[in-house]
Amino acid sequence: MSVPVKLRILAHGVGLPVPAYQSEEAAGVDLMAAVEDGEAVRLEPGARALVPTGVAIALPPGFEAQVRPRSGLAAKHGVTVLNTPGTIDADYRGEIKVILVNLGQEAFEVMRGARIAQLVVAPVSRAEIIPVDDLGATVRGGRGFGSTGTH
Ligand SMILES: O=c1ccn([C@H]2C[C@H](O)[C@@H](COP(=O)(O)OP(=O)(O)OP(=O)(O)O)O2)c(=O)[nH]1
Ligand SMILES: [Mg+2]
Repeated sequence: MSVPVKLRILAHGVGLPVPAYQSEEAAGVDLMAAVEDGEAVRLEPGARALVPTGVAIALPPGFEAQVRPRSGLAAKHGVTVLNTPGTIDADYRGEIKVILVNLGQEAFEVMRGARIAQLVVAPVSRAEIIPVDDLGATVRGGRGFGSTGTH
């Protein structure tokens, strides 16, 4: 097994457990809703909300964390992450927030401590930006957006 990337997590004193992998080979660490007791966020159908998680992280340079939906919430309630995958930059030190959207047909309550999304650490390739006058020819050229058909 490769050496794990060090993911430093700062809990903002909200009294929730530190996010953890839920199985031995889970790819994502579940993020919890750090809303106050009795102040659940109510998501009406079609509505979105920026939900606090109570945690901030520090990743080594060369990595990002992606905020991804949980399949259970999507399948059972139509609730997903609007900007999936959300990008947490290695130099971001603010609180991680999750932009949830309710695409279901019923209102959904986001309760304190509910596991609402998952964080996946991924390597980042940074490009050297090279302005040019000519990109060079390819067989595809500018064809796209279904140009090869569907079957
Ligand atoms: O789902 C998300 C996405 C982003 N962020 C935080 C971490 C990230 O490093 C920062 C900026 O995110 P992004 O670059 O996607 O947003 P932006 O609209 O481009 O904001 P900025 O101008 O601050 O980069 O916001 C979250 O907490 N949750
Ligand atoms: Mg940005």
